[in-house]
Amino acid sequence: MSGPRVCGCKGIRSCRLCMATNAQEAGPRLGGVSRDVLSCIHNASSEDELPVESFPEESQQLNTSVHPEAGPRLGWVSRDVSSCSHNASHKIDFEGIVIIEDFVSEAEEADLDRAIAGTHFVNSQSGRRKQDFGPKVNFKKQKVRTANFTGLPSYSQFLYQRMKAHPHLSDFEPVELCNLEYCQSRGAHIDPHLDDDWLWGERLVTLNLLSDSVLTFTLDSVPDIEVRVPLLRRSLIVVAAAARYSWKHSILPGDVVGRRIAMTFRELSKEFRSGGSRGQQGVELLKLALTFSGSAVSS
Ligand SMILES: O=C(O)CCC(=O)C(=O)O
Ligand SMILES: [Fe+2]
Repeated sequence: MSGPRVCGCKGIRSCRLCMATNAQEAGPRLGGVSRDVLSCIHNASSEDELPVESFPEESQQLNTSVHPEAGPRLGWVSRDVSSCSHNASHKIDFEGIVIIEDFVSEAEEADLDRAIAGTHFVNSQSGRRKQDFGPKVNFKKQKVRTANFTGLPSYSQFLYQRMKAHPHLSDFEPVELCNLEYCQSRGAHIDPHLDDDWLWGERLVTLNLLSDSVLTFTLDSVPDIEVRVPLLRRSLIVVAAAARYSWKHSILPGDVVGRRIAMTFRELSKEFRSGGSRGQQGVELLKLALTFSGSAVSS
């Protein structure tokens, strides 16, 4: 691909708007995911998606739990693949997912959609559009600028308060909100990646709005395993521990059906917290963030 693009993609990234040939027409894979199914693909290339019921009892050993208040076993996660006949040599460590179903009501979802629509989106990579409420960061040069940051948006304040009431998030202090919009018509997706861990702390907290999707976790060292975590509409997902630091995550183009908005909140790393070498800057960022008087920072 050469010349200027009509979308936000750069380099090797692509979406439906900028691709000459559309290799993403494989169609949705979302159908295989339901509320009580652990979806584990043993061979990523063969679409060999097996519901948990089809594994023998002993292979359903999960080492990650969904918080009891989060409702039925849905959104976790993993099992000990060493006992699985498909691939006896793999032992995977996948932990760190918490899912809270129905974190917002349908009416609240509609209100959030309206509030978000009131702010301008900018084109981002791979067909996504985004709105950022956070400091401007140059991750390569490790520079953080607070100049244009005016805080998290007012419509997110009730979400923050609700998070604080949850045992897993009682000490969660977000300093950034990134709203990502994915539209099927744009082939929107996000390629496998690890989130930054210099500025951002352990917990990545995402509220999923408008449609169901799937977060796919992969390890570069074990290419034939995927862990597929359902992202149900109106649920909140927390990604931490090995799921955050060892596994890459992605949203496959086939897992975007219609339109989806992901509201991702991020907390500060240890370096930016009290006692860390950049603790003072962290205090300032947090103070700004929690004014809840922010408008989006254009990038
Ligand atoms: O859309 C999502 O749920 C994931 C977004 C993501 O991974 C990111 O913004 O880094
Ligand atoms: Fe991410």
